Parts: sequence; structure tokens; C-alpha cells
Amino acid sequence: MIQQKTLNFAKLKGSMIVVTVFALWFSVFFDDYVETVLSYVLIMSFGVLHGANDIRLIQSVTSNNSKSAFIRVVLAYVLVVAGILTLFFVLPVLALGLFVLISGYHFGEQHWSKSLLVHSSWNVLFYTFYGLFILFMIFYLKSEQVIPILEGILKISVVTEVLGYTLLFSGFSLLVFGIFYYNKGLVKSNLWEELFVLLVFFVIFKTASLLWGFCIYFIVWHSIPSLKDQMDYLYGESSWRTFGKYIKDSILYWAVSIIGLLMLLWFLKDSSENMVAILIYFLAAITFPHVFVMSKLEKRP
Ligand SMILES: CC1=C(/C=C/C(C)=C/C=C/C(C)=C/C=O)C(C)(C)CCC1
Repeated sequence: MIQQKTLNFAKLKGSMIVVTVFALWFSVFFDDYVETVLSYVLIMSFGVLHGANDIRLIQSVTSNNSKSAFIRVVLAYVLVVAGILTLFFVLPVLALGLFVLISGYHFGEQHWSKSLLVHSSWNVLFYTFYGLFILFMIFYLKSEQVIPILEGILKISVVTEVLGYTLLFSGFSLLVFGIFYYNKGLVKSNLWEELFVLLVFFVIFKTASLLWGFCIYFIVWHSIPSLKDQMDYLYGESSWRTFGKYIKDSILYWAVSIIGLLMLLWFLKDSSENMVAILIYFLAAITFPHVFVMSKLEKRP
């Protein structure tokens, strides 16, 4: 019964390819300004929404629904968010380095956790190299726009070679892991399909503007599949009905996150930080607790 109602993953993947092609077509017809505005709208809506149920999910994975447990979770959440933001201003290199590393792990885990047939600590490295390969593909292909953003956050100079060598390193490590996992028959998904998806990402990042390319990946290939996983976990199925329920359950947290982002923009309005840097602080602040929660959820049997 549940199986029938739950969105079929292969069907979802097909729709993701169609939406991606449409988004690419869109980028040919509209200029960077339209792409940028739409990127912010999508990241603030779907992107933030897929992390807006974290407090609820933390409660659910720790199976404690009491009021005091809820207050403890909220306090811990606020402390972690404040701690991450502080780290960006005190030790920006460490903060950004950790954020990129953890994001890589998180993107890889979201993509692979259901297709790997083995539970091993090596999976952590495989996930991380996969996500880093995608992120550094963006950074390298759009280095002209990315370097000033990184330099603004890190307060040190960054050269394209660092981005290129890290891309090569993560690509090579991914290749080694991929050959090993596929040779041993430890992966369910089709190798050619996976390579095709990476090729699609390359075309997106090369063709679209920085923010639009990131947005297509982040929304279509990460946030939507993650929303599906969360709905399956919270309500036992993913359908339009449970999507409505998810929105109803998370709208308050979502609104608080958006108010937090607006406050961050207001606090930093007189500093030299650009909008993308502020978006990165915000994403980092909500990503650390999110990765912790989702990792627990993806590991469930
Ligand atoms: C540094 C940097 C970027 C990285 C963003 C990352 C790493 C986002 C991760 C988000 C996550 C993991 C959200 C949670 O689900 C951009 C925006 C591509 C632009 C250029 C500079």
C-alpha cells in the first residue's frame, strides 16, 4: 500500500533530467539578473524548506517528544547556528574548509546512500569525494566569480590552481573508489547513468551562471530528493498529500529561518560582504545541524 503511494525514485530521476534541461533552456533565454533573482527565490523556498524540519527530525530520531526535550533541541540548535556564524568571523579558513568538506559529504550521502550495498566507514570518503568533485567542478568552471567570493570570506588570496588541483584530487579519488565499488558489485545504480548525470552537471555548471548552476544542482538534484526521503521517513510515504503536510509542519521553522537570513543581511549591510557571501554564512549555519540529522535518517534500515 505504502509502496504504491510512494513516489517512484526512477520516475523522479527522469523528471529531474527533464527539469534540468528546461532550466538550461531557460538560462539561454534569460540574462544573469533574472537567473540570480530566481536562484535566490528557489534557494530560499525549496532549499531552505528541505532543512526546515530539522528540529522535528532531531526529535523524531532521538524518539523523545516531551516539551523539555523540544526546548533542549531548540537551544542546542540555536547554539550550533550561533557558533558556526561566530567561527566564520574568527577563523574563516577553518569555518569555510569545514563547511565545504561537510557539504561534500552531505551531497554524496544524499546521492549514494540508497544505492550502496555495503555499510562501511569507507563510504564516508566515497560520499565526500563525490560531493567535493561536484562542488569543485562549480568552483573551477566559475573561478572568475568564485575567487572574489572566497577571498572576501577567507581574507586571503586564492589562486585558480588550488581549485583545479582540488578538483583533480577529488576526481581521481572518486575514480579509485568508483572502480573499487563497482568492481566488487557493491553498488546498485547503473554506472553509465551515474556518469551521464556527472556529464549533465558539467554542462550545467559550464553553461549557466554561477548561482543558477548551483541552484539547479542544489534544488533539483539535492533538495527535492532529500524532501522525498524526509517525507518517507516522517509520514511513511511521499506524495502531494504528504508534501502539503510537510509544508504545514515546517512553515513556522521556515519563516524563522528566513527572518534569520534577513537579520543577517541587515547586520552585515554596512560591511563589504557581498550577497553570495552572506548566503554562504546562512547556508553554513543551517547546514551543520542538517547534515547531522540527515545522516542519522539516511542510515536507517
Ligand atoms: C563556497 C561557495 C559556494 C558553496 C556553497 C555550498 C558549499 C553550499 C552547501 C549547501 C548545503 C550543504 C546545504 C544543505 O543542504 C557557492 C554558493 C557554490 C558559490 C561560490 C562559493
